[in-house]
Amino acid sequence: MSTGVALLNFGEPERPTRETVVDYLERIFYANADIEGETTEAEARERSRQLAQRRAPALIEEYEEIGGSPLQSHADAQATLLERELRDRGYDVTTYVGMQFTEPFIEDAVERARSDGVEQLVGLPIYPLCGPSTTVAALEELTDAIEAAEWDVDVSELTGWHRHPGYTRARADNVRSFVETQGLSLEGDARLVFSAHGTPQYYLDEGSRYVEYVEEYCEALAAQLGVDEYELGYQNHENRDVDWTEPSIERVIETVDADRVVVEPVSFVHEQSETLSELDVELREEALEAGLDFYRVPVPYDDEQFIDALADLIEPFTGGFEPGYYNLRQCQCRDAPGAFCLNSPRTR
Ligand SMILES: C=CC1=C(C)c2cc3[nH]c(cc4nc(cc5[nH]c(cc1n2)c(C)c5CCC(=O)O)C(CCC(=O)O)=C4C)c(C)c3C=C
Ligand SMILES: [Fe+2]
Repeated sequence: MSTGVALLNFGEPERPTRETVVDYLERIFYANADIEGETTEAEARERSRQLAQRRAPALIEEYEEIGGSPLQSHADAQATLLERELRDRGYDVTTYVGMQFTEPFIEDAVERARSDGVEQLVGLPIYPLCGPSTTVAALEELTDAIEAAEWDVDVSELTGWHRHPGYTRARADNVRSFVETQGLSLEGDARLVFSAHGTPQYYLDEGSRYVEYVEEYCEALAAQLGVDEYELGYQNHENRDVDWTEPSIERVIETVDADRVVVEPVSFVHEQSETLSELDVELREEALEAGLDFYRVPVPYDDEQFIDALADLIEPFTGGFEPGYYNLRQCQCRDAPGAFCLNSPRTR
C-alpha cells in the first residue's frame, strides 16, 4: 500500500517582506484569538491584523539579522531523510511537508498526496511536545483539508512523541557532543538551561498538559546526561496582555547562579528565528550583561538518530501492525479516531 506521511510544521516566511510577515503573523494571531476571550469573527480578524502590524517590524528585523529563516529548508531536508529511511526499511512511503502558517500549507500537502495516489496518510506534527496551538491545531487542519477535498483516504495521526527513547537519546547525545567540543562540563561550572517555547496560561486552564510534558522531558534529558541541577525557562510571545508560562527564559538567565550557561532549546527540531535570533542574539546579550558565558546547543534537525526515531513512529502504520505494540495509544489531547500518542496512560 502506498503511504503518505504529512509532516506538519509551523512555517516561517522565507523572504521577510512586510507583506509576507504581516500575513503570516495575522494567521497566527487569528488562530489563537480565543486567548483574549470570546469574540466575533470580524473582531478577531481586525484584532489579529492590528497585532500583526504592530509585531511585524521587530520580526522582520529578526529575520534580517539571521539572513532569513532556514526552517523551510530544514523541514524539506528532514522530509527527504525520513522518506529515505522508511524506503530503506522496505516501505512504499512518500513524505509531504505542510505548514500551518506559510506555504506550502497543510492543504497543499494534502492535494499533492492525493494527486500522487496515496492510499494511506499519516499525519505527523513535527512538535515533540504536544500542545493545542501546534500539534492539535495542525491535525485539525489536516482533517479539514481532507474533508474539503472530499478525499476518502485511510488516515492515522501521531500527536505527542517526546517519550520516544530514541528521540531523547538523540537529543542527549547531541548535547553531550556539543559540550565536549566546547570543552565544557555540565557537572562543573556550566549550568544546563532548557529553553522551551512558552504557551498562554489560557491553554493550560483549558486542560493542556504541555507544561507537564516539558517538565518531564527536561527531567528525562537531564537524567540521561547525568545532570542533577538544571534550569528551565520559557520563550514567551507577549504581544497581548495575557499571562504566559513562568519563569521566562530571560528571568532564568538573570537569576542563575553560574559562570556559564549551556542552553538546550527543547521545543525546537529546526533552527529558526526562535533559536537563531531570540536565543543566539537577544538572550546571549542578556547573559553577557549578567556576566555569564553563553553557549547554545544546535538543533539536531537532520541527525541520523533523530530521523530513525521519526521512522520508528511511522513504522506501525506502514508495517501494518498494532500501534499499541510500540506503546502508541489513543491520544487524550486530540479526541479523534486514529489519533495516537506516547503520552496516554495505560488502560491495563
Ligand atoms: C517556526 C516558528 C515557531 C514555532 C516552531 C513555534 C512553536 C510553538 N508556538 C507555540 C505557541 C504559540 N506561539 C504563538 C505565536 C507565535 N509563534 C511564532 C513562531 C513559532 N512558534 C510566532 C512568529 C508567533 C507570533 C507572535 C510573535 O510574537 O512572534 C502563539 C500565539 C500568541 C498570540 O498572542 O496569539 C502561541 C499560543 C508553542 C506551544 C510552540 C511549540 C513548539
Ligand atoms: Fe509560537
